[in-house]
Amino acid sequence: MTSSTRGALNFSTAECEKIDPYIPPPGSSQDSRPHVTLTYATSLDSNLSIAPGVQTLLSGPESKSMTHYLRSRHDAILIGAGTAIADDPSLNCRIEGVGGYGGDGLDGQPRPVVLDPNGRWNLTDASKIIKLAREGRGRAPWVFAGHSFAVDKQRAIERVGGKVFLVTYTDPQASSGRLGWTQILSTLAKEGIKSVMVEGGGVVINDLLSSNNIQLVDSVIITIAPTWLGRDGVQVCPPERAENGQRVPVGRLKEVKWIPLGDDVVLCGRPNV
Ligand SMILES: NC(=O)C1=CN([C@@H]2O[C@H](COP(=O)(O)OP(=O)(O)OC[C@H]3O[C@@H](n4cnc5c(N)ncnc54)[C@H](O)[C@@H]3O)[C@@H](O)[C@H]2O)C=CC1
Ligand SMILES: Nc1nc(O)c(N)c(N[C@@H]2O[C@H](COP(=O)(O)O)[C@@H](O)[C@H]2O)n1
Repeated sequence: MTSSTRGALNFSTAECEKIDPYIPPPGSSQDSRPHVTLTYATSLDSNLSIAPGVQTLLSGPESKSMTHYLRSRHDAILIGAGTAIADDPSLNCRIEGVGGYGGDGLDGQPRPVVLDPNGRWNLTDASKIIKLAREGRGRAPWVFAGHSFAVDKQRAIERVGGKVFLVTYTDPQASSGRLGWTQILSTLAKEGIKSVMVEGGGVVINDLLSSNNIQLVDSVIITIAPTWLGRDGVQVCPPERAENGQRVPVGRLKEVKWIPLGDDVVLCGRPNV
């Protein structure tokens, strides 16, 4: 294993202590829905990537290490199909001492959860998530899929111990091919998930930050990298809001903390709803 796939925790105990109030304490009790931490890396012009479908490195080594610390402290990590397709991500925790990387079993490894209601994710036995699960270096993925989800993909997931949730739309947004977040989160809670970090991408984040859903977000941890990506990027910019015909701010954070990490700054807060 190379050092780039297995790292020490690259930020200090003092920095962990600054982040800890925004993540659920270990052993927190089961609720009707998991604790939701929305976390992503963004450019100065609020882009997640330089263009749709293109993976873009934004986090420096220190803030990437912080992300792996977050992964070790959540039961699940959730992304949309667009991210799964663009990034072929690992979605495991790759720090010393965490299960599969020197720790016991899969202790500290989050469950990858992918929203793929339209069966777009080109998943095979060679996908990183499947390989890592086979090798005991990450948990097997759970996928929220539609009834036309391909049988070979379902088998690839189940062979490594993962699960497919065949879902029907119960949300007024059904025509947009989306599931309601209450339904997604209550399904995860029923499966014993107490905390989930939502990593992206653009559709998922903008949907969660919309006024319909923001009350489901418990905390926000955003890495801001000192770079601009330009107008063709995948942007975080939730839908506008109006009250009595007037434009009002979409939202604001409270209990805000800024933590410099290497060249980046990490912004922590809670939605003020
Ligand atoms: N900088 C960062 O931290 C991150 C960057 N990214 C980047 O973001 C880009 C991908 O973003 P997007 O194209 O916006 O795709 P996305 O990852 O948000 O996926 C969108 C798809 O997910 C599914 N989906 C989303 N919400 C759903 C819901 N409520 N119910 C059911 N299905 C739902 C749908 O199939 C939808 O088309 C990539 O370029 C990736 O590299 C992704 C994650 C983090
Ligand atoms: N924290 C962070 N910084 C960046 O610069 C990123 N591009 C991302 N992307 C997210 O991380 C996933 C990749 O994870 P693996 O390293 O493959 O485990 C990617 O899919 C995005 O969710 N994150």
